[in-house]
Amino acid sequence: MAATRTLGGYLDLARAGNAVAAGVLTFVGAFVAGGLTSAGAVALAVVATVAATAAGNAVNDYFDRDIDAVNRPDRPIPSGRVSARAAAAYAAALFLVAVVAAVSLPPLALGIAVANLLALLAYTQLFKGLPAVGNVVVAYLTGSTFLFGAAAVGPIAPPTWTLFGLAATATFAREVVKDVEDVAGDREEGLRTLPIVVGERAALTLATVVMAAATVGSVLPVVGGTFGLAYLALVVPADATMLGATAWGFRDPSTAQTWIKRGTFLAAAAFVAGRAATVIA
Ligand SMILES: CC(C)=CCC/C(C)=C/CC/C(C)=C/CC/C(C)=C/COC[C@H](O)COP(=O)(O)O
Ligand SMILES: CC(C)=CCC/C(C)=C/CC/C(C)=C/CC/C(C)=C/COP(=O)(O)OP(=O)(O)O
Ligand SMILES: [Mg+2]
Repeated sequence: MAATRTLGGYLDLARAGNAVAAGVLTFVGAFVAGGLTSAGAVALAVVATVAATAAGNAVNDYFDRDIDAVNRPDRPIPSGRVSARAAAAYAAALFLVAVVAAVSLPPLALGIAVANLLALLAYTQLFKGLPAVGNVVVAYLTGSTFLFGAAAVGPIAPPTWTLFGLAATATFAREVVKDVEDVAGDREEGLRTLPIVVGERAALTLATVVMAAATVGSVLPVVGGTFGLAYLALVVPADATMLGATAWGFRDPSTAQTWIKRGTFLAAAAFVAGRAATVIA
């Protein structure tokens, strides 16, 4: 029983679902770039992303352990399932796996990986407490998974930049809603997040406008000929979920951010379906 609780603690520290999803985005980035013939490079890129995302989540919880004791007492470290020392060692091991996986990739991909690993290490200490800056960093990191996958197999082409932009803007909006949800603990810790600086309603209005722009932009892969009907069939409900949930944030930011996440995962599935349909067609 204790072993299961501890294993669950390590999986929760890594936010394994997020890490795997980030790996899927990296795969899509390589897939859109037409690079699946470089299976070894794609595999290394996916492993690097999964490990780096897991490491970033674990190190975030390590640095956030005092805030999470207020905001998220159920998370692995404040709940006692994993000690802070063990969490730090776990994050270090995951960062090492990411570096080993990325080191043999092409220079641009390696450059993205190094930049991202540094950003993940610096996130909580340097960026999180600055209004909107932390949100932009997480948005960039999430969108960069597409760039990383494409860079692992060749040059980065315009369709990949579109996917980067969509993922980054939608993630920025969700991060703002998450900050509204975390206002209590963040204020107690003296963090100057966007809702604390400009007010919750202004922050939620910005998040809704940004998410609306992302959902309008989601037709660009069809306009540009990258994806077709298979993509539209999934991205339209994903857009409705993400935008509707963001607007719901004015009533209940916690439920809102959970549903935005579900919408982004459906959007990621739209990217996979859209690219797969071009292969099958
Ligand atoms: C309009 C449109 C089509 C947008 C595209 C949206 C899209 C595909 C976004 C990517 C979402 C995704 C599957 C990200 C991978 C997982 C990840 C790295 C998320 C970033 O997580 C940071 C967050 O703060 C972690 O908190 P939580 O999720 O609550 O554990
Ligand atoms: C492509 C490569 C090599 C790496 C990409 C790495 C990725 C995808 C990172 C995605 C974003 C991420 C996982 C950031 C880690 C830090 C994090 C969880 C930020 C959000 O944390 P908080 O602002 O504290 O919010 P919560 O802890 O309440 O979720
Ligand atoms: Mg945190």
